[in-house]
Amino acid sequence: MEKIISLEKVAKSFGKLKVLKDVDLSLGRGEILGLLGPSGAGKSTVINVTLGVEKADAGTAYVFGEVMPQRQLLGKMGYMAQSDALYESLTARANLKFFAEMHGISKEGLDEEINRVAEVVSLGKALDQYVFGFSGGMKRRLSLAIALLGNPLLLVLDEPTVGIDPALRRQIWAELHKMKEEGHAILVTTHVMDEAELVDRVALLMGGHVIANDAPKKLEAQYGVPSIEDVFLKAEEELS
Ligand SMILES: Nc1ncnc2c1ncn2[C@@H]1O[C@H](COP(=O)(O)OP(=O)(O)OP(=O)(O)O)[C@@H](O)[C@H]1O
Repeated sequence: MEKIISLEKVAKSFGKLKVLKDVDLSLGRGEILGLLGPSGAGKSTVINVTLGVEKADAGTAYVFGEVMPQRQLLGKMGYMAQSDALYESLTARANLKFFAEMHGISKEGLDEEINRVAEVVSLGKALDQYVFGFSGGMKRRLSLAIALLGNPLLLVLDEPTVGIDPALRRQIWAELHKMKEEGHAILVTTHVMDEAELVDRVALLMGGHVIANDAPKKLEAQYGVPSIEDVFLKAEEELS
């Protein structure tokens, strides 16, 4: 399987706080990896090192075979942050146009591309509304639409479905599975444990390490429990 992300022995501290001690992680084409861990475990830090926003203190992060940070690669990744970085005084369409330009997506066919990503997140009707009037869920959906622009090979999503209602959440997961079938690589963090059942592989980040990394069903068998939520709780218990 072609590797898209490969973190090798990555360490990262903030002052005296050792957030990542020795993290190994990989993601291949056609795969959805769910990154799980308690609040503060370092999930966003893993994402930031992967994106090249933060530099690892030790170890190496490779994305598309290149050592990160590497600014030119940003255009090949779709990224959705935990907090929405949107221009409230612009319409949804203007936001999409702005980010498309920033990612170097060609103007040709851009209108169709904007309609496509807006449909995926059911925002088609709200495209010409100003973002300041959007609900939290609508903002999440717009952020996801921005990440989908240009159909990037690598998609990195930090808590993508927070504030999104169940029907749309299903629709979004169906889209992620479609993208996976088409060969995209998707790294997703989530607090919603039933979503963790929908990924190909769960990486459990605790105590600065990836302490488990396998298909959801295999992890459940390994821990002898019926759900990923129970795996999570048992792993936390064992670590404390
Ligand atoms: N730039 C930074 N400067 C200082 N400390 C930081 C910085 N970024 C993260 N941290 C600290 O590193 C730890 C891990 O943060 P991180 O956001 O990666 O965790 P997380 O697993 O994503 O948490 P959550 O699930 O709550 O979003 C936290 O204690 C956080 O305060």
